[in-house]
Amino acid sequence: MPRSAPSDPSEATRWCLVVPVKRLGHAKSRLGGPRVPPALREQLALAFATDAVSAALSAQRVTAVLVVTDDPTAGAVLGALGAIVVPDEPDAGLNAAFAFGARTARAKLGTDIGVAASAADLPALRSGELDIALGRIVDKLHEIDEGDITLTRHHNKRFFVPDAHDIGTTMLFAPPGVELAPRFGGPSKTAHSASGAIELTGPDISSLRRDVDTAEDLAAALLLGVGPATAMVWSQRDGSGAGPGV
Ligand SMILES: Nc1nc2c(ncn2[C@@H]2O[C@H](COP(=O)(O)OP(=O)(O)OP(=O)(O)O)[C@@H](O)[C@H]2O)c(=O)[nH]1
Ligand SMILES: C=C(OP(=O)(O)O)C(=O)O
Repeated sequence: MPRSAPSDPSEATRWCLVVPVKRLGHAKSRLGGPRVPPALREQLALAFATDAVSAALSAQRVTAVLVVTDDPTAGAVLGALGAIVVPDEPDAGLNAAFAFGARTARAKLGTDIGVAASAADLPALRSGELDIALGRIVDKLHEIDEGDITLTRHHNKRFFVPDAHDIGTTMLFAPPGVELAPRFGGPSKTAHSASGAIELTGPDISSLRRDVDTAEDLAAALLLGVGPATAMVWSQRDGSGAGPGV
């Protein structure tokens, strides 16, 4: 194979996507408001996770999706899709849930698996774009190993995708043998960059960046195109007392 040829999914790294899901009753509080009453907010939180997990399970490069949740409904729904579901044993916030999920994925699936930490609130996630990002990482790792890219002392072999606002992070990738060391929360783009992770971005992976925290984010995701679960909850929202528009 030529040194810089795009990687082939059949010979590349196996990946497990780790997706923490908060108890639905406490999730997506910033989405709440006149247009999104509590019952709808919970339905949307579950629908976002359903669409994100479904898209991830359809990606060619994804071997498994591991959901970390203490929510029985989310666990049942996402487990029925084919995700491995484990309880949030640390119960100590998002980064603890990610780190625990990464350890559990490698204990269950083998230490040679790459771990991709992903937010659950990605209703527009497209499997093809996730494959593009995972393929790009494998290509970059080849280039690093072959000396085509030289990492600065600051960098390590972790990769991250900043959110659509360019402030937070939606995904963090730790290839086989690399510790996840998640630094999600608040302005985590800067935190992940400062921790030596390499940024991945570009118009061909925009669905990975479109997380939904607020009504404005939801409007943007609807424009980009959400998955079937979110589309159904949103189209039937009048039954839950919400008005038109976001
Ligand atoms: N298992 C687990 N998941 C979490 C935890 N905190 C956040 N998450 C999940 O991590 C992702 C990103 O979290 P946020 O965007 O902060 O989501 P959120 O807390 O539901 O939203 P807000 O209430 O608006 O802050 C979402 O998929 C959440 O479900 C946690 O303590 N445990
Ligand atoms: C947790 C994060 O995001 P948010 O809470 O804004 O979804 C983050 O971007 O690190």
